[in-house]
Amino acid sequence: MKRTKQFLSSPLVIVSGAMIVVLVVLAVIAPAVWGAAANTENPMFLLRKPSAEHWFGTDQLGRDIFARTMVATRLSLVTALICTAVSAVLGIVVGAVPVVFGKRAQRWTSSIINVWLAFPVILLAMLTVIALGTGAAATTIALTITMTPTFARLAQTLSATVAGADYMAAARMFGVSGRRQVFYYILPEVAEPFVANVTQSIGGAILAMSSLSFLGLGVQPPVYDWGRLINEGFSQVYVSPMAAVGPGIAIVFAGLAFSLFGEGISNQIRRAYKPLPSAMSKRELDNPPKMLDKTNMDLVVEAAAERTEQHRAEVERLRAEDPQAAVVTVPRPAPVLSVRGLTISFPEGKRWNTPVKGISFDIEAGEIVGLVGESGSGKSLTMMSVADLAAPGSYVAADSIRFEGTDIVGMLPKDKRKLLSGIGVVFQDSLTALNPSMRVGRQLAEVLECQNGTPHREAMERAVEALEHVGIDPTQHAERKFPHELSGGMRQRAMIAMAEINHPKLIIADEPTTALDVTVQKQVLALLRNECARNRQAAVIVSHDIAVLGEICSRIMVMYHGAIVEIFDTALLRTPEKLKHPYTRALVSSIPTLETDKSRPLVTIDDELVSQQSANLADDDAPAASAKTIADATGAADAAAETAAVKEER
Ligand SMILES: Nc1ncnc2c1ncn2[C@@H]1O[C@H](COP(=O)(O)OP(=O)(O)OP(=O)(O)O)[C@@H](O)[C@H]1O
Repeated sequence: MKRTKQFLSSPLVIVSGAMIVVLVVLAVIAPAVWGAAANTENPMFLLRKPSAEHWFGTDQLGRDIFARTMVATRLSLVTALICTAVSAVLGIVVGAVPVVFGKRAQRWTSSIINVWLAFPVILLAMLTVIALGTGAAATTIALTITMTPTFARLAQTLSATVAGADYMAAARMFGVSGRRQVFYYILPEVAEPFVANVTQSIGGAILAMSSLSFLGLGVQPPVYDWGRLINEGFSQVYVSPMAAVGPGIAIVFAGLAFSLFGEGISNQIRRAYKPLPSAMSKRELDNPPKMLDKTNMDLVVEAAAERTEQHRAEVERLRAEDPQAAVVTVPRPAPVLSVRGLTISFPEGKRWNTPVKGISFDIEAGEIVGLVGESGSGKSLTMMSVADLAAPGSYVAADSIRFEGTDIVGMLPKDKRKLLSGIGVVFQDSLTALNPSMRVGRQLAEVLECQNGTPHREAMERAVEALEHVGIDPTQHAERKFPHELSGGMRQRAMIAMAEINHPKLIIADEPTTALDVTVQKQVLALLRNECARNRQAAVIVSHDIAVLGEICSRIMVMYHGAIVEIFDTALLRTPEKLKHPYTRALVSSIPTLETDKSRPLVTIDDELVSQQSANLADDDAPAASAKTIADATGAADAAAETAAVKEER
C-alpha cells in the first residue's frame, strides 16, 4: 500500500500509467465500437484522404483506417504482452533457478545465454518465423525466443547478487530446499527491478512485433495489427500519408507509455533505497541542525596547549643535548585536518536525529590518533563525513572542515573530490570494499590512473611494488588475483596498499582489524603504523578497542553519545586515574590485564551512571565558546610554539 502510494507520487508514473489505461480501454472496447467501420468494405469510399468523417482516410477497400487502428490495439497489445510475460517467466527459469543448483549449473546456463544473446534479435526472429510459418502465433513464439535470453541474463545477474549474500549461505547450510530458496529468498529480492525492466520491454515488444508485420512476416490478412496497417498504408503514403502515419502514431504512443512507465517505476525503486525524508519541507531540510559543543572546544584548546608544551620541551631537550648548537630546529607540524562544529543529522519524520553533535578536533601532520567509543557513538559517521563519504540520507553541517588548510565546507563537489584525494580510506570489511570482479593489481593501479593520469603500465608496476611494501609475498602474485582469492589478512593489507598507493596526507582507517584474528590484527596495525611513519602520514584509526589504539596511537579521542568527551595523550593509559571523563575511565578500567582476577566478571560500563557523572562534569554556566574563539585559542597556542622555535633558531 505504502509502495503503491509512493509510485503514485511520481508524475512520470501517473502520466504513463494513464496512457496505459487508455490503451487497455481501447483494447477492450475498440472492436465493439469501431469493428463495423474497420472491417466493412465500401466501394464508395476507396482511398479517401483524411477528413472529418475519416480521420486517417480510407484504404483501397474503403475501410476507415482510424477505426482499423483502434481495433488493431487489441491484437498488438495482447501479442506483445504474451511474448513479454512468457519470456520473462522463461528468463527467470533459465537465469535465476540455476543459482540454487551450484556453480556448475550456473556456468552451463551462462554459456547457453551467451550463445543465445550472440544472435542478432531481428535475424533470429525472422529465421524463427520462416521456420514456423507466418501468423500471429508464430510471431509471438519468435519474439518470445528472442526476448528470453535478455531476461535470463538480467535474472541471472540480480540473483547472483542475492545468492552471494550471507543469509543465502545460511539458508543453504540450514538445508532450505532449492524451490524454497527460489520462491522465498531470491524472487522477492529481485522482483522489483525485474518487473520494472520487464515493463519497459513491453514497448520494445510492440515495436518488434509491428516490425515483423510491416515486413510481411507477422500477422496475415484478414487479421491485422499496427505493423500490418503500416504495411498496407505504405502503398498510398505519398497520396495520403496518414494511412501509414496513423498506425505509426499508435505504435509510438504505446511504446512510450510502457517505456516511461517502466522508467518511472525504476526511478521510484531507486529512490526507495535512498532514504528520502518526506515529512519535512525543503526549507526545513535546507536548515539542518548546526551545533558547537563548547566542552569539546575546551578539549581542543587544551590539547593544542599540551602539544605546544611538548614542542617547547623538545626544543629544550635538544638545546640541553647540544648547548653549542647555533640553531635548534624542531618543526611544529600544522594540523593536516581541522574540524570545527561538525554536526551530522538524519531527518526522522518531522524531527532531526543528530548522532554527531557539533564536534571539533585537530589532527596534526604525521600523528596517529585513535577515535574510540561505544557502538553507535558516531565514530564512523564522523570520519566518513570528513572524507566526503557521508551516509546516504545524512545532512552534514560544520563551521569548517579544513584539510591541509583549505576549508571544504561549501566547496564545489569537483574541487572537493580533487582536494580529498589526499585522504586514503581503509574500510572495515575488505571483501565488500574491494571490487569483487576486478583483479587486485588493476584496482590499485586505477587509483593512480584516475588521480594522477599515470600511464597504465607504470601504474601496474607501482601497484606490484605497493603490494610488496605491505608485506605480501611477491611470489604469490596477489596483483593477478581477485579479492575473494586472498585471505582476510592479505585483503586487508591490499586495502592498506590501495589507500597508501598515492601517498595521501591522511589515512582514515575505520575499524580496520575487526574482521581479523588477533595475530593478524597486530600485524595489520603494525603495518599501518610503519606505513604512516615511512610516508610521514597522519592517520585516524577508528576502533572500539582502546587497548589496541594504545599500542599504535599518540593521542586518543573518546566519543560518547555523538560528542568528543576527552582527548588525551596515550601515555595516560598507564595512569588511568588522571583521565577526566567517567566514560574514558570506565572504558580503560574494562580492559582486562594480566592481573585481572579471572574468577570475577569483567567490568562493564554503567551507561546511566556515566551519563549522570558526565552531566555533573559539564559546566552548564560557562559561556558557550564559538568556532572563532577556538580558532583564536588554538592559533595562539600555535603562534606560541612557533615563537619558541624561532627564538631557539636565533
Ligand atoms: N544511514 C543512517 N540513517 C539513520 N541513522 C543513521 C544512519 N547511519 C548511522 N545512523 C545513526 O548514527 C549513529 C552512529 O552511527 P555510526 O555508524 O557513526 O556509529 P559508530 O560509532 O561508528 O558505531 P560502530 O562502532 O558500531 O560502527 C547510529 O547509532 C545511528 O543512530
